[in-house]
Amino acid sequence: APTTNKQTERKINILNESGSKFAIYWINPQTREGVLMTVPDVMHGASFPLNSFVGHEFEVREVPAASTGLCKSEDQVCRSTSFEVSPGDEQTFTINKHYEIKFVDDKVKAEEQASQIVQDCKMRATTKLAGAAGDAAKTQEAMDDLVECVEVGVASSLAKANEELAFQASIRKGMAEQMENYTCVDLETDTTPPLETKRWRSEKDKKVRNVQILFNRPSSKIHVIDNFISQEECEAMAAAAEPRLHQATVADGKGGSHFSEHRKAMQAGIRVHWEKEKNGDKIAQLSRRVYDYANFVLDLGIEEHGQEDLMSIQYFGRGMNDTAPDRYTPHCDGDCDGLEHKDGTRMATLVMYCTIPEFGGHTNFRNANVHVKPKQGTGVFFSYMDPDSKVMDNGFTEHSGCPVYEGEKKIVTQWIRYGVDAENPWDSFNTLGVKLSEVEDY
Ligand SMILES: O=C(O)CCC(=O)C(=O)O
Ligand SMILES: [Fe+2]
Repeated sequence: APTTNKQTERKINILNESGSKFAIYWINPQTREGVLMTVPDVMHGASFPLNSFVGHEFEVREVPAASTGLCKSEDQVCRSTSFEVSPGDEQTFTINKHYEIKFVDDKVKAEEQASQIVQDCKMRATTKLAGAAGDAAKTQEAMDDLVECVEVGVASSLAKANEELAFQASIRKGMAEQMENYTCVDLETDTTPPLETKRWRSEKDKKVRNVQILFNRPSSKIHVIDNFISQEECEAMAAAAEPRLHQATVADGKGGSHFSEHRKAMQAGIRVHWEKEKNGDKIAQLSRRVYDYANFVLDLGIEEHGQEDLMSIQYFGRGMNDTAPDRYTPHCDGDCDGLEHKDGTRMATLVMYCTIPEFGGHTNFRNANVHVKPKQGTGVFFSYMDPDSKVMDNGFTEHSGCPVYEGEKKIVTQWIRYGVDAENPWDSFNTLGVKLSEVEDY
């Protein structure tokens, strides 16, 4: 079973509307004893924010008034109540004067909103129905009216929520853009702590590898896999790349390509000789492991046929004062527009670190707040398509190869496509995912 090394954190808020002071205790699950969380006590009208975890229990206890030494209930017995932190977001617990708890979270809010829309529409429909007095056509009209009313209400509240989301995303992306330069030059920055660690057992080499899950959304996953590529596999890739290394280019969107400061590195594509796989060819073995891992995570039955070549990418450091260092500025490897996947286009990447530079060359996912410090042999897998809905990532997997200042950085990258096979190889699709043979003027 996967091991989770982190409890699920939740920020909660406790509101005092009880009419008197109370204290909040955390209930230790082992001893069942209360641990006081609130010094001083929480006054009537005040709220108390708490960083807690799902499943944690709390008790709220009324505090006697200093002047009388008595509690405010009718029989003057100090009242108390308890609650448990639930999985929802934005949880607020309000304690009223009967010591009842009103619980609100994002789900409850949504339900309240929905019920409000339905109630309003129902009132209108009820009036109309009364007027219809059994007339079939008028009854139908009232029904249609009800449906339309709900539709308009739901649509407008969804539109509002989407607008808020887009606004939040634009703020977050703006902040991430500013952070990129600092994150990349901060050479002390270590790999982001994992949300979860797992193990992956390869059927081919029978090895078990540790996997750190750094980001985990349906359309956007980032994994770091220990010892993914061996020294021999790195050497085989470097040897194959050596005679064909050339300055990397970027697509210009018009079918051509050119050199760019955004992608300053040397590279060479390496064809996999699958016919040599059974003879233990290092490059074929490595490539097989890439697809096996992608299938382990995404379960899409990706095949090697029709995929892009493995890519050897090499960055050379020219010192800390280099104003145009080798690097790969923030980009998405495939589409990251939150739209549906286009047939034959990329949906996952495996970057494998072979040679680690002395300074620089980290891999940074600025929009996900995820940073990877390269380690010899480590693989970074990231996917940018929801394997169920086929909806693309919306920017979380945007990433950069930070500037390399000292030493060399050599990586092997496989860009993985979905919808390609032997008959429909990657280069038979244009960048819009349209088969070139289906384009009229091709
Ligand atoms: O150099 C890196 O760390 C990132 C490389 C990269 O973005 C890619 O190969 O697509
Ligand atoms: Fe990339």
